[in-house]
Amino acid sequence: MTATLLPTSDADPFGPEILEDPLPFHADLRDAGPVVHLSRYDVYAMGRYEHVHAALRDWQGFQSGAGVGLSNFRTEPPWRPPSLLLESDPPRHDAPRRVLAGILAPRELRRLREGWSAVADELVDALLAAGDEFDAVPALAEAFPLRVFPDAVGIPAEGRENLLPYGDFLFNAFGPHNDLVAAAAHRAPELGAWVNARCARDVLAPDGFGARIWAAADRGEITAEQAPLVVRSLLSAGVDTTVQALATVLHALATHPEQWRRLRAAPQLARVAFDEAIRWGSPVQTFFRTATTDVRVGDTVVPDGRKILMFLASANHDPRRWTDPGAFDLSRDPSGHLGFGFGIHQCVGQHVARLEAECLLTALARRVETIEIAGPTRRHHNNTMRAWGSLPMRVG
Ligand code: HEM
Ligand SMILES: O=C(O)c1ccc(-c2ccccn2)cc1
Repeated sequence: MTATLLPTSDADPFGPEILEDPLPFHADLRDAGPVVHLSRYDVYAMGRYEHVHAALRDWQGFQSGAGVGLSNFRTEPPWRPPSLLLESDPPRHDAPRRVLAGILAPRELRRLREGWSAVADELVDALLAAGDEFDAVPALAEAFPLRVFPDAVGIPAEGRENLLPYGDFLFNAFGPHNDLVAAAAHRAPELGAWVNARCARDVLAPDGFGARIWAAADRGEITAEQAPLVVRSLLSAGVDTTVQALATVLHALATHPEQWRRLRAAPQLARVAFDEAIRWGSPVQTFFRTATTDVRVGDTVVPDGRKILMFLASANHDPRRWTDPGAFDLSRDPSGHLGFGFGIHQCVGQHVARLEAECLLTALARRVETIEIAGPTRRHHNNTMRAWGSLPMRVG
């Protein structure tokens, strides 16, 4: 067999230049080959749809149990007790996943639709009553999830402002210990303690997702020790992600007037618009797996124990898989995008996120004729998420 040279790069995908605009790096990564060695972190990167998709399917070869960040739990202690879903492999992963998938299933969410729509309508009406210009990040992308999701989980009202900084730290911590992590590390213990305290049975409202997780423990589907960690999964993964996905779809619609007109003409396109925005903008950009043996990718063998960095955002723009990937187009079928991951760990909360998006986008599409960017936009850098810090918007 001919020994092929493994392409290597000294680029820093967690540095400010690439975090600000990752697209050129993604194109270089895809062009260089199926796997590229990133010398700066000594990890193996994948940018093409075919290989990211295959690695996500192959949970035996590419495990989550050693962590889905740069840190390798085989050699380093995790900063918090590992997630029973995200950072577990079968069989440990199976029961917690089954419990959460049951609680977050589309049919279970139907009871929330009317209330969430009413909150979205009120929020948009109040915003429009205050004027036609606002920053869509705090006013819509953050405000709506924070109005509906903590109540759906059933946590108490006070302290909810901790959820965003906790998520921001968590998603930074999947990357290297760079300035983004260092700047917030001092708050991690306090934020972690606040979140952990909200997973205890006695603080959770009787009819929320949290109480239903504890009820599953009462039925013996998971243990009482596992229940608080499964609640923690909701508080960890369920806020920052939807905030930034909503910001992404609002930015996409405000910068593509013809797509906004299509949505207004057919508000039932809200779900397609959301998934196409997640493909196009990929709020979750990357995460890792760990090789459980010498795994072959293309002509390369990734040695046992090494970390593989998967660029979901690059796979979602791979011209080998998508026609005109750079276009935000509601006539495209975005299914198969990797923005929610794929395989046994594929986002268990995706239906919650889609319901939030459907409620907010429908409320907006019914009330405003035009939306546009009304000033300089600003990115918020994070090691895992492609996030907006500010989206000045004008509605007409
Ligand atoms: C648009 C918003 C969201 C995006 C883009 C997103 C993205 C993702 C991705 C890419 C994964 C796969 C991680 C991996 O394979 O290692 C994932 C897993 C997960 N997500 Fe989401 N997520 C979103 C919203 C949510 C919400 C609202 C919840 C909770 C209600 C949630 C809970 C989870 C959990 C618990 C996992 C781990 C699943 C498992 O390992 O079996 N996510 N998410
Ligand atoms: O179970 C948890 O605590 C948890 C679950 C999922 C995530 C996550 C990680 C990368 C991309 C999207 N979501 C984080 C935390």
